[in-house]
Amino acid sequence: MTFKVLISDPLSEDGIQPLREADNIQVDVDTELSPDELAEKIGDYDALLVRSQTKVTKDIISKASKLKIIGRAGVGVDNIDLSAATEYGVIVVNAPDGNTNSAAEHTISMLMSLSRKIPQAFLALKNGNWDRKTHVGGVEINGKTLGIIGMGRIGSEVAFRAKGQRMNVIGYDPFLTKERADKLGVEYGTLDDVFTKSDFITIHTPLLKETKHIINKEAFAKMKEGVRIINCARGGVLDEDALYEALKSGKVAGAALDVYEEEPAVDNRLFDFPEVIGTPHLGASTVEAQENVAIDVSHDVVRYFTEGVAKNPVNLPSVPKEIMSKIEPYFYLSEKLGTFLTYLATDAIEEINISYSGELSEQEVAPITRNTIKGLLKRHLGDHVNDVNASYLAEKRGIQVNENKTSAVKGFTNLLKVEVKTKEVTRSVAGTLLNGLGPRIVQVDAYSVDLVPEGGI
Ligand SMILES: NC(=O)C1=CN([C@@H]2O[C@H](COP(=O)(O)OP(=O)(O)OC[C@H]3O[C@@H](n4cnc5c(N)ncnc54)[C@H](O)[C@@H]3O)[C@@H](O)[C@H]2O)C=CC1
Ligand SMILES: O=C(O)C(=O)COP(=O)(O)O
Repeated sequence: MTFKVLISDPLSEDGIQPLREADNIQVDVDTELSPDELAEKIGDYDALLVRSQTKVTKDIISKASKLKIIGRAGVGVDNIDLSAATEYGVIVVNAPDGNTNSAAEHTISMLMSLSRKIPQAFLALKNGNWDRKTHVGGVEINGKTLGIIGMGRIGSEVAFRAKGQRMNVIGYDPFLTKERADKLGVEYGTLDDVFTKSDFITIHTPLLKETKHIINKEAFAKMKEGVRIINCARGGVLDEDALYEALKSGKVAGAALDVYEEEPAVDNRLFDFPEVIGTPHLGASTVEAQENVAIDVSHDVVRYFTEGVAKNPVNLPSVPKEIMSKIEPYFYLSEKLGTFLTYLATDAIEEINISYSGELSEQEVAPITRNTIKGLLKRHLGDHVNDVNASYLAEKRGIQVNENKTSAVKGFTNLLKVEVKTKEVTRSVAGTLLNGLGPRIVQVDAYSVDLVPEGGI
């Protein structure tokens, strides 16, 4: 079988070599597709690879009948409708590590360009003005306080580099511990500390419901007079209308923007202020970052097609290899138990109770639960039920799923019991993996049996 991959944003040619070299993968590159053309074409493809430009909407996903995986060659996945991908059983993977350095370096470049008005001065020079008056009033960053909102991969690298410029750094992140802040040499602050104490503020969070407009009118009101703002994360984390007002009032002395609420940002009114500098979403656009992210995402697509697992899934928890090797043998059994139950309980399922006993109780069992649900739903919902959407589809149907673990088990080293409740009946089956003999169904309701689970639906 040949898997067809469509690349709809410019990706590094060197980076996509793992895809080109794979035997069973055909790669098509078309970076000029309109949304309508993409929607028309996508039905032919098993994988779609994008950067931030392609908007992978629900409409596109709903037309992608063969699509199994969406690869984001970069970090932010806000251009992909993740709920739609999950609903349609499409796994989304990203490349979280490959562009960290480039994004951090871009942020520091913006910080320094902003503080010394370098882009404005060069523009004047290019226009024939040897102007040493207008562009005075730059400030040193030495000894100034840089507030960082979002101390993940990029935020931490920015902190490290800013310390090298002799800045004081204060960081806020709900996952930042005092110990980690100490280790990074960063003051451990609240969001308000960042707003009130900083001379420069840079943001490095993803765009989420909670981070939308995290820098807003109220935040500007708390900041120091003459604060400078840098946004190399996502348009939308910063309220551009509020920034406009803060620049107009003089509260904000300057802003450096790489990302915008609307991209391409060709008509952005913030550029009317001479204190605003900008780049067209270039944070990750280096040779190194582009090669890294394309390699990472290509490897993940190949891995998913060949081994059925991905290293960097966004809409499915990733399970470490060592754990996977222990639980994978139960996937077949759990799916069969689920399907078997659909013949015993034929009306609408309201509740699924899955008990993990013996050695199994010590394992990470969520993937086994997903396979069980898959087995239960597949017979009626069809082959589009998979690991990605099984739990989602159960929840959508109002089916309650409970997991229960107990170390005690009689007669077996491990036992997986699945009980379903409908309005009419409560039925259960249990199975085990017998050493050397493979999977067995050993109990149906209260009766002991010994059945080899075989056959399809
Ligand atoms: N301009 C560009 O070209 C690029 C932009 N980015 C953007 O940068 C973002 C961050 O990237 P990474 O550092 O790699 O991600 P990351 O996941 O390592 O870090 C994000 C951090 O934000 C924190 N966070 C979440 N909600 C928060 C809140 N309400 N307040 C404070 N912190 C919060 C998280 O706890 C996490 O530590 C990406 O999501 C992407 O949108 C990333 C790469 C390039
Ligand atoms: O990785 C990210 O989140 C980025 O914003 C980079 O975007 P790009 O791949 O350059 O369109």
